[in-house]
Amino acid sequence: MITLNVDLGDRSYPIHIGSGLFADPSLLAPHIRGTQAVIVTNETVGPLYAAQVEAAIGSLGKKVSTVTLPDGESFKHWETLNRIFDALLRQGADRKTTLVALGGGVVGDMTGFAAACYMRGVPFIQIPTTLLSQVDSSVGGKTGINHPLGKNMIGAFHQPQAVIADIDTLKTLPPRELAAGMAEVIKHGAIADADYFAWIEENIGALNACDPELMALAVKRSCEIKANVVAQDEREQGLRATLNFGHTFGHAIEAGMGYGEWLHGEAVGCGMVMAASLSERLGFIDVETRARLAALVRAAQLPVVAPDLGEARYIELMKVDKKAEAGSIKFILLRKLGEAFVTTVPDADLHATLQRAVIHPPAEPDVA
Ligand SMILES: NC(=O)c1ccc[n+]([C@@H]2O[C@H](COP(=O)([O-])OP(=O)(O)OC[C@H]3O[C@@H](n4cnc5c(N)ncnc54)[C@H](O)[C@@H]3O)[C@@H](O)[C@H]2O)c1
Ligand SMILES: O=C(O)C(=O)C[C@@H](O)[C@H](O)[C@H](O)COP(=O)(O)O
Ligand SMILES: [Zn+2]
Repeated sequence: MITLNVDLGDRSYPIHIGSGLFADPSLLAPHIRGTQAVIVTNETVGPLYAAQVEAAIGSLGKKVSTVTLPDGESFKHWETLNRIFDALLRQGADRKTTLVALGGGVVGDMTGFAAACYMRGVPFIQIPTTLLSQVDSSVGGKTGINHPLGKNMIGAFHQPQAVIADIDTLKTLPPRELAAGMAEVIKHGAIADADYFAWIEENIGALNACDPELMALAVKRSCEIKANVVAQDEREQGLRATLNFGHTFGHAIEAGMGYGEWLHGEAVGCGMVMAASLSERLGFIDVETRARLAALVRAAQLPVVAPDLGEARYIELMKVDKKAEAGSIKFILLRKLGEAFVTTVPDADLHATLQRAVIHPPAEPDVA
């Protein structure tokens, strides 16, 4: 097992990464406050893993119950969140009750938000079971739900007590979901570590095949990168926005297509190709760098041609992005592989990028 630390003063917490961890009582014990814990999971993950987590918490002498949510991005909204509150109140959960998020990013974001709100804040633990949630969403304390008009628009910063990332859970993950997680892995290399990016390029075949040793390395390096950014800028006053590379376009795709039609990682993969194209158009990166990124996204079995929502709709959706200020859309661009920055862009360049990506995509999409 490897343990990293997210350094946030008295709210610092460990990220445990390894095999055979998700139901290890010794990892849960230090972080379960009070006399009871409530596991929040969904109808896919619950039957696979909840009984073992319940048994582990029970062995600590704590009362434990499980709330099972419907599965999918389309359920990341108020009504589902309310089901968590209903269950907590019915169970007599108090201020020391610890919530345990058992699942992917959707369960993690909603459980974290429920923990931020219930009685104005209770502790929670992240047990991420998708690649995406292990490399990204379980770390950093962004929690929330979607609104029909915009992605993750209602939420709170609320850090977990601990993250327990068990690589074994990836064995049951469908290939499409594994690919979606690779988008955020590629993102971490692209924005922060050119050597990591090159390592992903070299090992993409084995990563696609979910080789356990390589997966553990990818989870570790991605969590190091994310933890380092979060420690410097927890509430996204500057640097943290670089973690949004590909998300200005990506969130527009998710909301515009209807949540769940494109997976978050798929939308981010395509969004990174669009952001790289914009970076090239503005002269920050060369054609080879843009092509390397697009080729890697494609090699990770992710889409590189954007859906045609229409230019006006893309712009309308992107204006709802949380980075936008006074209606002005901000993008994360690449200065080179391993270095990203936040900026506004001229309308004409955005127009040309959307035309290229959506309206008239090249026959060999952006990989040549
Ligand atoms: N908070 C953050 O910093 C952050 C970062 C990135 C993404 N996100 C959010 O995370 C969400 C995407 O997360 P995701 O990709 O994990 O999607 P997800 O939570 O929908 O999980 C993907 C699918 O895999 C299933 N699943 C989960 N674990 C499994 C396992 N071990 N075996 C079999 N099936 C399993 C789920 O039931 C679901 O059907 C989006 O809502 C996105 O906005 C948040
Ligand atoms: O942690 C962050 O900061 C990120 O931007 C990570 C993203 O991968 C993630 O999708 C996040 O939820 C997006 O944040 P948002 O503030 O744009 O909703
Ligand atoms: Zn993301």
